[in-house]
Amino acid sequence: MGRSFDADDPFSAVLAPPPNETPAEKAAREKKEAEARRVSDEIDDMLRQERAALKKKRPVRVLLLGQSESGKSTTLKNFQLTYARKAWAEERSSWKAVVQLNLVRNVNALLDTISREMGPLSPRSQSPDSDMEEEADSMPSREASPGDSPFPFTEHHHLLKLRLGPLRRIQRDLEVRLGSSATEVLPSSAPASENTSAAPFDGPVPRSQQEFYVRSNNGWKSALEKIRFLSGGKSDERRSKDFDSSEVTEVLAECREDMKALWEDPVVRDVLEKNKVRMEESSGFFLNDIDRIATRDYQPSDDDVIRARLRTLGVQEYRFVFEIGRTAGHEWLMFDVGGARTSRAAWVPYFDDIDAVIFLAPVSAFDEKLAEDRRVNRLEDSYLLWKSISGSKLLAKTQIILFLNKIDLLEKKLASGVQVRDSVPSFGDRANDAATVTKYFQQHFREIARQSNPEPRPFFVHLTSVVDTKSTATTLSIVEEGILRDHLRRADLL
Ligand SMILES: Nc1nc2c(ncn2[C@@H]2O[C@H](COP(=O)(O)OP(=O)(O)OP(=O)(O)O)[C@@H](O)[C@H]2O)c(=O)[nH]1
Ligand SMILES: [Mg+2]
Repeated sequence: MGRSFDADDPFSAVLAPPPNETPAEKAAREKKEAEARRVSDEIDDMLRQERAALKKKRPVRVLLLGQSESGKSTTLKNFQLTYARKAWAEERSSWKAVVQLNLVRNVNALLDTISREMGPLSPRSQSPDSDMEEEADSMPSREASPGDSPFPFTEHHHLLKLRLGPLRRIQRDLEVRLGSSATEVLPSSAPASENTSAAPFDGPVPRSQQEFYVRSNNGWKSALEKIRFLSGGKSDERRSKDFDSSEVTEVLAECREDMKALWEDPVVRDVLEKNKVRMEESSGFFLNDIDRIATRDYQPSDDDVIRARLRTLGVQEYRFVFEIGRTAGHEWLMFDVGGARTSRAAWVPYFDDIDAVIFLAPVSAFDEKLAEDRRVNRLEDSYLLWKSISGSKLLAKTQIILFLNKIDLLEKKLASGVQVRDSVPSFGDRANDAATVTKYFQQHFREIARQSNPEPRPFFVHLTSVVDTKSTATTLSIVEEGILRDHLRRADLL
């Protein structure tokens, strides 16, 4: 049987049968041809494997975006807790100081609130070494004189305040040790003259914001390691002279009953209610866990670590090798950013070559103002930011997943009687329940995306409470699959 010449097949040209071939010659030629094809197939196979290995080697890259306190770092922790448990378990105990600081801040915030309503101390209850003088500095100037207060404070309240005085120093020491991430953004940190915008990366970056182009490879570890070094160091020289983590634990254990008495006090609760202070909604809230945390052998639980608040500075990079799930053995590279307006200029270099963006909008914040700019409503800021991210040309081909977060807090807020229309007039007379409110907000985000996307893109949205690790694990498995699918598709295009 003659062999036809195929111009597209190089083997066909090289091995075209000579005219008048004998059967023996034909057999020899066919053997040679078969061998050449086997080698060629083998090379193809090797190339395919190499490409697959390369694809596997290239980490899945995810960028977490959203305003400050939207839950980005908490989402990242959920990824680690669900998919990289070994690294999670190794880090868990380092969070102890952060949880302790969060609790101390809660108690000091309580003391600040009641101090504004209390008269000055009676001379009888003052002690020379108390921290009251310093405490007064951090308080607003309005101090009621005795009998002025509409609340029935007693000597007991003054005594509690006095006995909890050492917590001021503990807070300060822990903040110094943990570094800037331990302190929250203050309105004064964004100068009024600077007029911060929701998406400063859309235009030229103001000089004063350029310091935020910091790239850290170890994320929150840098803060946690400072504490670990001090509490774990064996030699005394390595310990700081003015800081000892066991002293923090000791002071907290000694203050346990007083902290509880303060938090459970009916007059204190009344002051909080009248001042519309909802401690339970604040970041890093641990006042309901005093019994467990203020002990000499306290060790953080998974839940404590999830709820612990440590502000993100700059852009932090985390590498996890997933242990379970569809991407087991695969490396994920996640970028967690600081969400305050003054930090956003640093985001844009990370828009390049990203598989997916997870954008968090804390919907419970519809009646709150930005910490860095008290003139701006937090939901309004999320809308502006979402518009800018959706409209970014750099992200035009990137999958964007929206988390409408803090649904648990939204439900609590609505149940307590807060009316959405008071802060969001366009909400009108719709029913003030969580289902209607989330649907309304969701439609708004969808519409903004539709109008801003440079090219059509699916709208992926999840209603989340990322402090709930169980429901978040379910959400993340859906997200993981979607991101992976896009990642592999992109790798194929490379
Ligand atoms: N109740 C509740 N608290 C949440 C939820 N998501 C986050 N938090 C808490 O809100 C606080 C802020 O969350 P983070 O994850 O630190 O916020 P972030 O977006 O990383 O903030 P920056 O680092 O400042 O940009 C933490 O104390 C979290 O525990 C939620 O869905 N429900
Ligand atoms: Mg963060």
